[in-house]
Amino acid sequence: MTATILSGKVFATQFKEEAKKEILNIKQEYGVTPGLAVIIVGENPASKVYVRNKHKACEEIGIYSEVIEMPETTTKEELIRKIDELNFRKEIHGILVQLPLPKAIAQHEEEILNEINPFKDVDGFHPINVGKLVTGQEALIPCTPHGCLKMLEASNINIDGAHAVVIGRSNIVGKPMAHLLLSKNATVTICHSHTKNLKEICKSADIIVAAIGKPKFITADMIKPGATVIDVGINRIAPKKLVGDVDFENAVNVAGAITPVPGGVGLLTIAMLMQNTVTALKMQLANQYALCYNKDINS
Ligand SMILES: Nc1nc(=O)c2c([nH]1)NC[C@@H]1CN(c3ccc(C(=O)N[C@@H](CCC(=O)O)C(=O)O)cc3)C=[N+]21
Repeated sequence: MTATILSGKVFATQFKEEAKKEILNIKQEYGVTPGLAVIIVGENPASKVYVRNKHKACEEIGIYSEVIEMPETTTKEELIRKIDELNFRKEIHGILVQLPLPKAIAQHEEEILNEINPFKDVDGFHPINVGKLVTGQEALIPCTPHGCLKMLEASNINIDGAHAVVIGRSNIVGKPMAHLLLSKNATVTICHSHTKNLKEICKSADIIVAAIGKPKFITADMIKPGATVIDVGINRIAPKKLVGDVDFENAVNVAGAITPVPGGVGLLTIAMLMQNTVTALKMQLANQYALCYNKDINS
């Protein structure tokens, strides 16, 4: 028996289609086009590819997209000034600073990201959005875990009462993923590099989310037959060879459903960025506070 392959491409198309429809409605009702600004600092080649793909997705579904390229030598102050400028611009509803930042300013990442107006924080990394997610308030939710949750739901995979094991505790994937699953009534275990008995814990999981960053770390013997396996890993093991955190070739014979790499969760990340941009616009239309920056500048 081999697992159902959860195709990132199919779900990403569906999620982008949903966003596109909403954009048309909002345009008709309010005469507003959602706008996304992506800031890329420096020359990281992988980042450039991702940013280009984000721009293409925006064009495809009707989001105004601005890519702001800043040199490797950009200072923290210059980057913060650029963010402030975008915070004030009323045709920009979403702001994303592509990570990783160049080494020279990487230690200021927190301070830089905290400068983004939480209502425009389409990555969902701002502590205000993290706090809202944890307390169950309407929030902008990090794209990758948000996409994973939506895919599980769209695939009718049972989350309520399921044992979900999240491996990895990053602020970008592991922690928000655990909270999302908890909010859907899963029993959640978070594992990480200090976890003992990882194999046994994984083996008891109905849902595994692998966000470790080590190629083929999750092997078939760690998976309960029939379990759902979501692979968030993107490991480049050769110039053109991408593998996930899961040993897909063997895991596919044990799991009930599994995501491939490439062609899996990465594509959902971009689709959810599109949805988050629409959500950000809607929150700004509904919320006075979000727009007070613009009012200040216009009055
Ligand atoms: N502020 C910020 N927000 C991000 O969301 C963010 C970021 N920084 N920095 C880098 C990571 C990575 N990321 C991906 C997006 C799309 C794919 C994707 O489309 N992957 C395809 C193609 C992969 C390929 O061929 O290179 C796939 O998995 O099939 C992967 C990874 C967003 N990130």
